[in-house]
Amino acid sequence: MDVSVRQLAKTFPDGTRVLEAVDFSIASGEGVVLLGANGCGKSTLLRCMLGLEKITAGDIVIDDVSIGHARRSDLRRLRSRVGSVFQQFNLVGNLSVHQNVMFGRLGTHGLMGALSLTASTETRDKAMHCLDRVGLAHLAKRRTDTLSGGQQQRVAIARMLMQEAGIVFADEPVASLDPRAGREVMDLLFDIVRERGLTVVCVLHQIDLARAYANRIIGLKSGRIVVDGAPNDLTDDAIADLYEADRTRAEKESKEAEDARSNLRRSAASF
Ligand SMILES: Nc1ncnc2c1ncn2[C@@H]1O[C@H](COP(=O)(O)OP(=O)(O)OP(=O)(O)O)[C@@H](O)[C@H]1O
Repeated sequence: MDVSVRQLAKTFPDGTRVLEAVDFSIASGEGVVLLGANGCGKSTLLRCMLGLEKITAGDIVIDDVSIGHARRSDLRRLRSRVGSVFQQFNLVGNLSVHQNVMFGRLGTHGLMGALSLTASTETRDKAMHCLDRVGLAHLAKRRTDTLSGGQQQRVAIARMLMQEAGIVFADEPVASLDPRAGREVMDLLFDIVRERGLTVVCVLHQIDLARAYANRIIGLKSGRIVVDGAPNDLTDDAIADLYEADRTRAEKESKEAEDARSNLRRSAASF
Protein backbone atom coordinates (compact mmCIF):
# COMPACT_ATOMS: atom_id res chain seq x y z
CA MET A 1 0.00 0.00 0.00
CA ASP A 2 1.36 3.44 -0.86
CA VAL A 3 0.95 6.75 0.93
CA SER A 4 0.96 10.30 -0.31
CA VAL A 5 1.02 13.15 2.19
CA ARG A 6 0.24 16.42 0.40
CA GLN A 7 0.94 19.81 1.95
CA LEU A 8 -0.41 18.56 5.25
CA ALA A 9 -1.06 21.07 8.03
CA LYS A 10 -2.44 20.40 11.48
CA THR A 11 -3.44 23.04 14.00
CA PHE A 12 -5.25 21.96 17.17
CA PRO A 13 -8.43 23.81 18.25
CA ASP A 14 -6.45 25.63 20.98
CA GLY A 15 -4.32 27.21 18.22
CA THR A 16 -1.26 24.93 18.60
CA ARG A 17 0.25 24.65 15.11
CA VAL A 18 1.95 21.27 14.91
CA LEU A 19 2.44 20.35 11.23
CA GLU A 20 3.07 22.69 8.33
CA ALA A 21 3.45 21.93 4.61
CA VAL A 22 4.41 18.29 5.24
CA ASP A 23 4.78 16.67 1.84
CA PHE A 24 6.16 13.22 0.97
CA SER A 25 5.21 9.95 -0.69
CA ILE A 26 5.93 6.41 0.47
CA ALA A 27 6.06 3.59 -2.06
CA SER A 28 4.47 0.23 -1.36
CA GLY A 29 6.85 -1.95 0.66
CA GLU A 30 9.01 0.93 1.90
CA GLY A 31 10.17 0.94 5.55
CA VAL A 32 10.14 4.51 6.82
CA VAL A 33 11.29 5.62 10.26
CA LEU A 34 10.15 9.02 11.55
CA LEU A 35 12.67 10.74 13.81
CA GLY A 36 12.58 14.05 15.65
CA ALA A 37 12.72 15.69 19.06
CA ASN A 38 9.91 15.47 21.61
CA GLY A 39 6.94 17.53 20.50
CA CYS A 40 8.03 17.97 16.86
CA GLY A 41 4.81 16.36 15.61
CA LYS A 42 5.66 12.70 14.85
CA SER A 43 2.69 11.16 16.68
CA THR A 44 0.35 13.81 15.34
CA LEU A 45 1.47 12.96 11.80
CA LEU A 46 0.91 9.25 12.48
CA ARG A 47 -2.50 9.95 14.05
CA CYS A 48 -3.49 12.01 10.98
CA MET A 49 -2.48 9.05 8.77
CA LEU A 50 -4.58 6.75 10.94
CA GLY A 51 -7.54 9.12 10.55
CA LEU A 52 -7.56 9.77 14.32
CA GLU A 53 -6.93 13.52 13.97
CA LYS A 54 -8.81 15.88 11.68
CA ILE A 55 -6.57 17.34 9.00
CA THR A 56 -6.47 21.17 8.96
CA ALA A 57 -5.18 21.58 5.39
CA GLY A 58 -3.76 19.37 2.65
CA ASP A 59 -4.52 15.67 2.43
CA ILE A 60 -3.25 12.15 3.01
CA VAL A 61 -4.00 9.53 0.38
CA ILE A 62 -3.47 5.86 1.25
CA ASP A 63 -3.99 3.39 -1.58
CA ASP A 64 -6.09 5.94 -3.50
CA VAL A 65 -8.31 6.70 -0.50
CA SER A 66 -8.24 10.33 0.62
CA ILE A 67 -8.27 10.43 4.43
CA GLY A 68 -9.62 13.98 4.34
CA HIS A 69 -12.43 13.40 1.82
CA ALA A 70 -13.31 9.69 1.67
CA ARG A 71 -16.77 8.30 2.38
CA ARG A 72 -17.14 6.54 5.72
CA SER A 73 -17.47 3.13 4.06
CA ASP A 74 -14.19 3.65 2.14
CA LEU A 75 -12.47 4.79 5.32
CA ARG A 76 -13.77 1.72 7.19
CA ARG A 77 -12.47 -0.57 4.44
CA LEU A 78 -9.12 1.18 4.49
CA ARG A 79 -8.85 0.99 8.29
CA SER A 80 -9.39 -2.77 8.22
CA ARG A 81 -6.10 -3.02 6.28
CA VAL A 82 -4.11 -0.59 8.39
CA GLY A 83 -2.25 -2.28 11.24
CA SER A 84 -1.01 -0.38 14.26
CA VAL A 85 1.58 -1.22 16.90
CA PHE A 86 1.79 1.24 19.79
CA GLN A 87 4.11 1.77 22.71
CA GLN A 88 1.32 0.82 25.13
CA PHE A 89 0.39 -2.34 23.15
CA ASN A 90 -3.37 -1.46 23.04
CA LEU A 91 -4.41 -4.98 24.04
CA VAL A 92 -7.30 -6.04 26.27
CA GLY A 93 -5.42 -7.12 29.38
CA ASN A 94 -8.10 -9.29 30.97
CA LEU A 95 -8.71 -11.36 27.82
CA SER A 96 -6.58 -14.26 26.63
CA VAL A 97 -3.70 -13.87 24.22
CA HIS A 98 -5.67 -15.86 21.60
CA GLN A 99 -8.73 -13.61 21.98
CA ASN A 100 -6.62 -10.50 21.49
CA VAL A 101 -5.22 -11.91 18.25
CA MET A 102 -8.75 -12.75 17.07
CA PHE A 103 -9.60 -9.03 17.40
CA GLY A 104 -7.43 -8.52 14.30
CA ARG A 105 -10.55 -9.71 12.39
CA LEU A 106 -12.85 -7.03 13.86
CA GLY A 107 -12.55 -4.72 10.84
CA THR A 108 -13.52 -7.38 8.29
CA HIS A 109 -15.64 -9.89 10.26
CA GLY A 110 -17.35 -7.71 12.87
CA LEU A 111 -17.51 -8.49 16.57
CA MET A 112 -19.21 -11.88 16.23
CA GLY A 113 -16.60 -13.07 13.74
CA ALA A 114 -13.82 -11.97 16.07
CA LEU A 115 -15.10 -13.53 19.30
CA SER A 116 -13.79 -16.97 20.23
CA LEU A 117 -17.24 -18.44 20.93
CA THR A 118 -18.75 -17.50 17.58
CA ALA A 119 -15.72 -17.47 15.25
CA SER A 120 -15.21 -20.28 12.75
CA THR A 121 -12.65 -23.02 13.38
CA GLU A 122 -10.70 -21.62 10.45
CA THR A 123 -10.47 -18.21 12.13
CA ARG A 124 -9.42 -19.74 15.45
CA ASP A 125 -6.76 -21.84 13.72
CA LYS A 126 -5.51 -18.82 11.84
CA ALA A 127 -5.08 -16.91 15.11
CA MET A 128 -2.99 -19.85 16.41
CA HIS A 129 -0.80 -19.71 13.27
CA CYS A 130 -0.25 -15.99 13.79
CA LEU A 131 0.73 -16.67 17.40
CA ASP A 132 3.05 -19.42 16.25
CA ARG A 133 4.74 -16.97 13.83
CA VAL A 134 5.58 -14.65 16.73
CA GLY A 135 6.67 -17.57 18.92
CA LEU A 136 3.81 -17.40 21.42
CA ALA A 137 1.50 -20.32 20.51
CA HIS A 138 2.30 -21.92 23.90
CA LEU A 139 0.86 -18.86 25.69
CA ALA A 140 -2.43 -18.70 23.73
CA LYS A 141 -4.62 -19.30 26.79
CA ARG A 142 -2.78 -16.97 29.15
CA ARG A 143 -4.40 -13.75 30.35
CA THR A 144 -2.68 -11.07 28.29
CA ASP A 145 -1.77 -8.78 31.19
CA THR A 146 0.34 -11.56 32.75
CA LEU A 147 2.80 -11.39 29.81
CA SER A 148 6.02 -9.39 29.77
CA GLY A 149 6.16 -6.16 27.74
CA GLY A 150 8.11 -7.86 24.94
CA GLN A 151 5.61 -10.72 24.80
CA GLN A 152 2.67 -8.29 24.73
CA GLN A 153 4.20 -6.43 21.81
CA ARG A 154 4.50 -9.80 20.01
CA VAL A 155 0.78 -10.33 20.60
CA ALA A 156 0.11 -6.92 19.01
CA ILE A 157 2.20 -8.01 16.01
CA ALA A 158 0.27 -11.31 15.80
CA ARG A 159 -2.99 -9.29 15.84
CA MET A 160 -1.65 -7.19 12.96
CA LEU A 161 -0.83 -10.43 11.07
CA MET A 162 -4.35 -11.73 11.72
CA GLN A 163 -5.70 -8.49 10.30
CA GLU A 164 -3.81 -9.07 7.02
CA ALA A 165 -2.75 -5.44 7.10
CA GLY A 166 -1.11 -3.96 4.01
CA ILE A 167 0.49 -1.11 5.93
CA VAL A 168 1.68 -0.80 9.53
CA PHE A 169 1.91 2.36 11.58
CA ALA A 170 4.09 1.85 14.64
CA ASP A 171 4.43 4.56 17.30
CA GLU A 172 7.51 3.98 19.46
CA PRO A 173 6.91 0.20 19.49
CA VAL A 174 9.92 -0.53 21.70
CA ALA A 175 9.90 2.53 23.96
CA SER A 176 8.84 0.58 27.03
CA LEU A 177 11.08 -2.44 26.39
CA ASP A 178 14.64 -3.10 27.52
CA PRO A 179 17.30 -2.94 24.75
CA ARG A 180 17.37 -6.71 24.18
CA ALA A 181 13.58 -7.18 24.09
CA GLY A 182 13.39 -4.04 21.91
CA ARG A 183 15.80 -5.50 19.36
CA GLU A 184 13.88 -8.80 19.33
CA VAL A 185 10.59 -7.00 18.68
CA MET A 186 12.15 -4.84 15.95
CA ASP A 187 13.67 -7.96 14.32
CA LEU A 188 10.33 -9.71 14.39
CA LEU A 189 8.35 -6.70 13.14
CA PHE A 190 10.70 -5.95 10.26
CA ASP A 191 11.13 -9.65 9.32
CA ILE A 192 7.35 -9.91 8.97
CA VAL A 193 7.09 -6.56 7.18
CA ARG A 194 9.73 -7.67 4.63
CA GLU A 195 8.47 -11.22 4.11
CA ARG A 196 4.97 -9.88 3.38
CA GLY A 197 6.06 -6.78 1.45
CA LEU A 198 4.21 -4.48 3.88
CA THR A 199 4.68 -0.74 3.99
CA VAL A 200 5.71 0.50 7.43
CA VAL A 201 5.90 3.91 9.05
CA CYS A 202 7.56 3.68 12.44
CA VAL A 203 8.20 6.46 14.96
CA LEU A 204 11.40 5.87 16.93
CA HIS A 205 13.61 7.74 19.35
CA GLN A 206 16.60 5.43 18.97
CA ILE A 207 18.82 6.63 16.10
CA ASP A 208 20.77 3.34 16.05
CA LEU A 209 17.54 1.37 15.54
CA ALA A 210 16.41 3.79 12.83
CA ARG A 211 19.69 3.31 10.98
CA ALA A 212 19.53 -0.48 11.41
CA TYR A 213 15.95 -1.09 10.24
CA ALA A 214 14.77 1.75 7.99
CA ASN A 215 15.03 1.91 4.19
CA ARG A 216 14.40 5.60 4.61
CA ILE A 217 14.51 8.10 7.46
CA ILE A 218 12.25 11.14 7.55
CA GLY A 219 13.18 13.73 10.16
CA LEU A 220 10.74 16.31 11.48
CA LYS A 221 11.67 19.54 13.21
CA SER A 222 9.00 21.87 14.51
CA GLY A 223 6.40 20.22 12.31
CA ARG A 224 8.36 20.42 9.06
CA ILE A 225 10.41 17.81 7.20
CA VAL A 226 14.09 18.72 7.36
CA VAL A 227 15.66 15.32 6.63
CA ASP A 228 14.59 12.68 4.12
CA GLY A 229 16.83 9.96 2.76
CA ALA A 230 18.34 6.49 2.98
CA PRO A 231 20.12 5.87 6.32
CA ASN A 232 23.54 5.64 4.59
CA ASP A 233 23.02 8.98 2.85
CA LEU A 234 22.30 10.85 6.09
CA THR A 235 25.22 12.21 8.07
CA ASP A 236 25.31 11.99 11.85
CA ASP A 237 25.36 15.81 11.90
CA ALA A 238 22.14 16.01 9.85
CA ILE A 239 20.42 13.66 12.29
CA ALA A 240 21.90 15.35 15.37
CA ASP A 241 20.56 18.68 14.06
CA LEU A 242 17.02 17.28 14.39
CA TYR A 243 17.51 17.31 18.13
CA GLU A 244 19.05 20.79 18.33
CA ALA A 245 16.67 23.19 20.03
CA ASP A 246 14.57 25.16 17.59
CA ARG A 247 15.60 28.71 18.56
CA THR A 248 12.61 30.47 16.99
CA ARG A 249 10.17 28.21 18.81
CA ALA A 250 12.13 28.33 22.10
CA GLU A 251 12.25 32.15 21.95
CA LYS A 252 8.51 32.33 21.19
CA GLU A 253 7.70 29.97 24.09
CA SER A 254 9.93 31.88 26.48
CA LYS A 255 8.22 35.17 25.46
CA GLU A 256 4.77 33.60 25.94
CA ALA A 257 5.80 32.35 29.40
CA GLU A 258 7.15 35.83 30.31
CA ASP A 259 3.88 37.49 29.07
CA ALA A 260 1.84 35.02 31.15
CA ARG A 261 3.96 35.82 34.24
CA SER A 262 3.50 39.60 33.68
CA ASN A 263 -0.27 39.16 33.30
CA LEU A 264 -0.33 37.16 36.53
CA ARG A 265 1.68 39.84 38.37
CA ARG A 266 -0.67 42.59 37.04
CA SER A 267 -3.77 40.63 38.13
CA ALA A 268 -2.25 39.97 41.56
CA ALA A 269 -1.37 43.70 41.95
CA SER A 270 -4.91 44.82 41.10
CA PHE A 271 -6.41 42.80 43.99
N1 LIG B 1 -4.91 17.52 21.40
C1 LIG B 1 -3.95 18.44 21.40
N2 LIG B 1 -4.22 19.73 21.61
C2 LIG B 1 -3.24 20.68 21.58
N3 LIG B 1 -1.94 20.39 21.35
C3 LIG B 1 -1.60 19.10 21.15
C4 LIG B 1 -2.58 18.06 21.16
N4 LIG B 1 -1.96 16.89 20.92
C5 LIG B 1 -0.64 17.19 20.77
N5 LIG B 1 -0.44 18.52 20.91
C6 LIG B 1 0.83 19.21 20.80
O1 LIG B 1 1.37 18.97 19.53
C7 LIG B 1 2.81 18.97 19.60
C8 LIG B 1 3.32 17.72 18.92
O2 LIG B 1 2.94 16.57 19.70
P1 LIG B 1 3.28 15.11 19.20
O3 LIG B 1 2.75 14.17 20.24
O4 LIG B 1 2.83 14.93 17.81
O5 LIG B 1 4.87 15.15 19.23
P2 LIG B 1 5.91 13.96 19.09
O6 LIG B 1 6.92 14.41 18.10
O7 LIG B 1 5.23 12.68 18.83
O8 LIG B 1 6.54 13.98 20.55
P3 LIG B 1 7.11 12.77 21.47
O9 LIG B 1 8.40 12.35 20.82
O10 LIG B 1 7.35 13.44 22.78
O11 LIG B 1 6.07 11.71 21.54
C9 LIG B 1 3.16 19.09 21.06
O12 LIG B 1 3.50 20.43 21.32
C10 LIG B 1 1.87 18.72 21.78
O13 LIG B 1 1.76 19.38 23.02
